[in-house]
Amino acid sequence: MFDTMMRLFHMGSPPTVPKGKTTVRFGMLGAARIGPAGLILPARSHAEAVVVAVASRDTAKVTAYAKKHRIPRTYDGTNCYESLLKDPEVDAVYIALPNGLHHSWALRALNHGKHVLVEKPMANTAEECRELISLAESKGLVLLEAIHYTFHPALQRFKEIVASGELGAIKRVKAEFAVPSIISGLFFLKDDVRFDFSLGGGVMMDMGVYSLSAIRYVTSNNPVKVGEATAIGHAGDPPNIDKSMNAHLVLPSSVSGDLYVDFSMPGWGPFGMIPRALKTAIIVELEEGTVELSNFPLPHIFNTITIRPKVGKKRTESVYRFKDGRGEEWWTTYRYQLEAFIDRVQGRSPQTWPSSDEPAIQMEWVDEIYRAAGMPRRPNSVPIAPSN
Ligand SMILES: NC(=O)C1=CN([C@@H]2O[C@H](COP(=O)(O)OP(=O)(O)OC[C@H]3O[C@@H](n4cnc5c(N)ncnc54)[C@H](OP(=O)(O)O)[C@@H]3O)[C@@H](O)[C@H]2O)C=CC1
Ligand SMILES: O=C1OC[C@@H](O)[C@H](O)[C@H]1O
Repeated sequence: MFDTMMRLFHMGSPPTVPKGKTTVRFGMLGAARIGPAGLILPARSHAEAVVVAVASRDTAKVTAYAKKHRIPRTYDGTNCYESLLKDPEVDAVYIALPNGLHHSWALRALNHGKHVLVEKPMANTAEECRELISLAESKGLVLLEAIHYTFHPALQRFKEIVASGELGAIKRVKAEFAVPSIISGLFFLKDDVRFDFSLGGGVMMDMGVYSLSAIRYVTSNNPVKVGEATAIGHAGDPPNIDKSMNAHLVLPSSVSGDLYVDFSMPGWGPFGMIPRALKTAIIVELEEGTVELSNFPLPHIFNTITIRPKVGKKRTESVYRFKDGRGEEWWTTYRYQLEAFIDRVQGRSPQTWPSSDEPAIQMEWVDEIYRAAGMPRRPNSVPIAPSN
């Protein structure tokens, strides 16, 4: 209990370490809600990372954001993102804008010679991802899609147990990420960018990319096809926005993949009045038992890997550091991700790193799921106006 309290304390208030000579200087496009967790706090405890600038269209907002998070330089107004990209004292940018703006601004940032950490999904379409990937490669720049949870040691350990052969071959993987309706309002705004089709909204583009990538990650395989998919529209009914998605995937060797994601999971029982619990588990059924990882999207808060053999005793593990000692118990998924990003920028080998075409393959399957559900794929990303 004490250990958990200390972990949570350090996560929210990480130590600020002195910065070295070769520090990577980050600029942030957008004073985003995810900014503190996604980069600002992780950078504090990294000796080679510092956030030096933030750009927001809104002057008052960026002033308050920079003050609160101790960011020395701000850019504001219509051309703020472009101005930040022109800053010669920015080496890397964190793009935490609505999905439909990721591609345009990542392209612009790479063309300005900046390394890019871009929020998930990398872009609205697979073609856009491919364009960014090849541009980054041609320029020798680091480009990373922030599928942060895969950098956490609990995921590696989970996959290691599944792949060990102890329980035989995989038969089915279920990955769920669903928020009960009674607490949806805590996570999502009324006019949230997630509910805007033109900005790449929809639950499959949001929480869906976690569950889909989890199925692909744990099986080390891509689907062969989408068996079926069902999308349910948002209660407020913005056109083409999936509030929830259920998809059945067929993987090689007849392995099933089942994905369920929901922005606002209804209750059950009389009039749906009994709330459901938050669903955030990956469950793998194998020939000789099951292995489950609880809380897979945010395993740093807590995680339990439960191994249930058909014969023999159930056992559990919780993992917060790599076996080789890398990391700290209190590092978040975002802190592990930053460690890998900086290693890559500095020319070192990160503990783990996705294959370069990963975001494009992922987006091809997002599109397939939308197609199977009878919904349009997301539109191409929003172009940047010339004045920007
Ligand atoms: N890795 C993770 O755990 C998480 C990742 N995300 C991802 O991060 C991204 C941002 O999400 P979140 O932080 O919730 O988003 P916010 O609602 O906080 O919006 C992010 C920023 O987008 C900017 N923006 C630019 N153009 C528009 C526009 N047309 N409409 C609205 N906002 C605009 C705003 O910047 P400005 O300051 O200039 O106004 C705003 O600060 C998404 O891609 C999401 O998928 C989100 C949550 C968790
Ligand atoms: O990345 C994310 O993680 C947490 C979710 O609640 C959120 O919608 C998503 O953008």
